[in-house]
Amino acid sequence: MASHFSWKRPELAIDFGTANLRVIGRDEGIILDEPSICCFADIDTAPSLYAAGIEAQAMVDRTPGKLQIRRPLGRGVLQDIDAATHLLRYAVRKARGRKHFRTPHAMIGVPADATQAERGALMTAAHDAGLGPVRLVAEPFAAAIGADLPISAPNGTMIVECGAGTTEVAVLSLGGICLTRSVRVGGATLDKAIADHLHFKHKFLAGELTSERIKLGYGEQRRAEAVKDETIQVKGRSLTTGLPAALALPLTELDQVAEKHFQQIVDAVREVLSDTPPELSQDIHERGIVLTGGGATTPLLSAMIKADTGLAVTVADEPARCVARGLHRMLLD
Ligand SMILES: Nc1ncnc2c1ncn2[C@@H]1O[C@H](COP(=O)(O)OP(=O)(O)OP(=O)(O)O)[C@@H](O)[C@H]1O
Repeated sequence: MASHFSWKRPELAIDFGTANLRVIGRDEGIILDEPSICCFADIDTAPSLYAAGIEAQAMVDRTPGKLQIRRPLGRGVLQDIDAATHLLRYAVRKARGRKHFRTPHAMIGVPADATQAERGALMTAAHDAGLGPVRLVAEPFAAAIGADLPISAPNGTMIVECGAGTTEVAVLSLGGICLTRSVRVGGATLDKAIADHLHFKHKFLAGELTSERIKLGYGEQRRAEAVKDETIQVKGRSLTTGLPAALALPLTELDQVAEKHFQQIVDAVREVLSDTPPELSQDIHERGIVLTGGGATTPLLSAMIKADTGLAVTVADEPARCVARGLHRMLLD
């Protein structure tokens, strides 16, 4: 039987990430999944939204002077309230269609350690975008639900949510977060580390999208059973000649870049483990660690956590969608 208070239940949930924004409907599940990017026009006079989401993604590193790409989130938290408001308005309208006029009650995912100021800024952006009462939900909590972890049981579960701008390590038990730690590193900072490596070691300039493609290709080749090629072909601009150029980048160089980057995540896991009370520690020892988030599938990350902690490490199904799946289940509760 429907509760008398069911009208108060949020009807929409939003996984508002540094790289991707997902809108989830109570009845529909994930309705929209697009990059968290806006492109503004008339930036010197009266900036107005020119494109958002998928359309804006195609414009990254290709805009003329009159247009400007803006990312609402940086390293997991809101950095541009105006862009966030525009993107949320765009996403909610696109997801629901124009036929809905009522202000939707919503849940939005935030990093577990977001400050009051960051939470306040997100609430302001959501309100200005036309969302109704908003409840904020800790992302590792939603990710654990989306990964089917038994978080309500009186047992400790450890999750590492590997996003684009932030990686959150959390221990959950009895339906709540017992410990958490975030590091402001993720898929996007690895892209930047790859671009910096190309710049300094090879005097080669690659754009943001190219660096991400290199990372994805690297992960794919490292996951492959039989390695086909020990290099990745990269296109960009040579800083030596100033001309468009191609480069065969050895996978071993990418191993080194990724290893240095992932070490910060491994250190965070170790710190959380060393602060975990013994009973919960014992549970984690038995159950291992579960990785979620878009960055979870790179084999080197699992291998490094496993080697450092001696614990079993598994990657959740469709890891990038765990937060969205968890939010959906919370909408249905
Ligand atoms: N197969 C893959 N291998 C490695 N990285 C991947 C893969 N697929 C996606 N990614 C990376 O995952 C990141 C996006 O993950 P996700 O959608 O979980 O992040 P987000 O929620 O936007 O970020 P955050 O939670 O930090 O705000 C991107 O950096 C993307 O390049």
